[in-house]
Amino acid sequence: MVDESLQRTFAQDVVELWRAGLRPVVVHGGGPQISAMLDRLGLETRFEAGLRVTTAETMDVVRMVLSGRVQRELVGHINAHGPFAVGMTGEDAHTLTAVRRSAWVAGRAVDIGLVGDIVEVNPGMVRTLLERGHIPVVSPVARGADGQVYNVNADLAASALAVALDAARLVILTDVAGLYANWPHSTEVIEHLTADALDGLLPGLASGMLPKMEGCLSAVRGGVRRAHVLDGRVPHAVLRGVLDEVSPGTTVTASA
Ligand SMILES: Nc1ncnc2c1ncn2[C@@H]1O[C@H](COP(=O)(O)OP(=O)(O)O)[C@@H](O)[C@H]1O
Ligand SMILES: CC(=O)N[C@@H](CCC(=O)OP(=O)(O)O)C(=O)O
Repeated sequence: MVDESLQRTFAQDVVELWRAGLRPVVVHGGGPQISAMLDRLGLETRFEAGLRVTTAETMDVVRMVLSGRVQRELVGHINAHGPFAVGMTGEDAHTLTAVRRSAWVAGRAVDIGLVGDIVEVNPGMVRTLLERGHIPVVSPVARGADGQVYNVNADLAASALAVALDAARLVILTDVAGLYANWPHSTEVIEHLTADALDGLLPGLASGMLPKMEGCLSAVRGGVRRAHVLDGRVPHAVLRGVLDEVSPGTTVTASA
């Protein structure tokens, strides 16, 4: 979400949810901002199956842009409403532990460098912040048990954290109206999917949607009641998605 006014309405929504008695946790991305910075530095941007090919040099930029600039902006927007947000990274207090992963392209494992797959979540610090009335804002950077820093897709990090927190909902924002059936030939949104139906669709999904839908699937299979993919370009999408009886976009549940 690069648009400044959308970031502001997103921050407003998160605070509204908090005021309504919910306890939101924000996991942010920043892929476009990372790519823009890599470009300024003359470094290559390449994705495989929706995941950024991450060299040691790229990792430095990912960490700087996510845990620095993007997170600071988001924390600033939320804290315009009061002293709510506290920024942290998955590296802090061993919140996210990862192992190196490959990307699967045409049935083959492709080396994508320092990209992590989360194998352990320690939600203690996030819970402490929630208990103290704060809104944790987490960047998807993880550590390996070996001390290596890994770049984790934000949707997958949010899903793992939602499961570890026993969250009731996972809300993933994107730049389309939801999961389209038969994309790119149609823009008909699939409004509801069960976990099994989604499992069947996953192999046919194109890269951008893949981590989002993988994240929704593992969330509902891990006990999260509902996972939503919502259009982040629509002002107040988060508020409507969580508070309205029927959410816009695509909703995934464990069963019908
Ligand atoms: N089935 C699908 N339905 C909707 N969008 C899809 C689908 N398959 C691929 N996409 C693409 O995925 C993109 C969203 O992924 P991405 O750009 O990685 O999102 P973000 O930057 O929001 O994390 C959409 O803009 C669209 O181009
Ligand atoms: C491994 C991997 O791809 N990590 C992502 C992390 C940020 C992210 O997920 O940002 P969006 O939500 O904006 O896509 C990246 O480097 O772009």
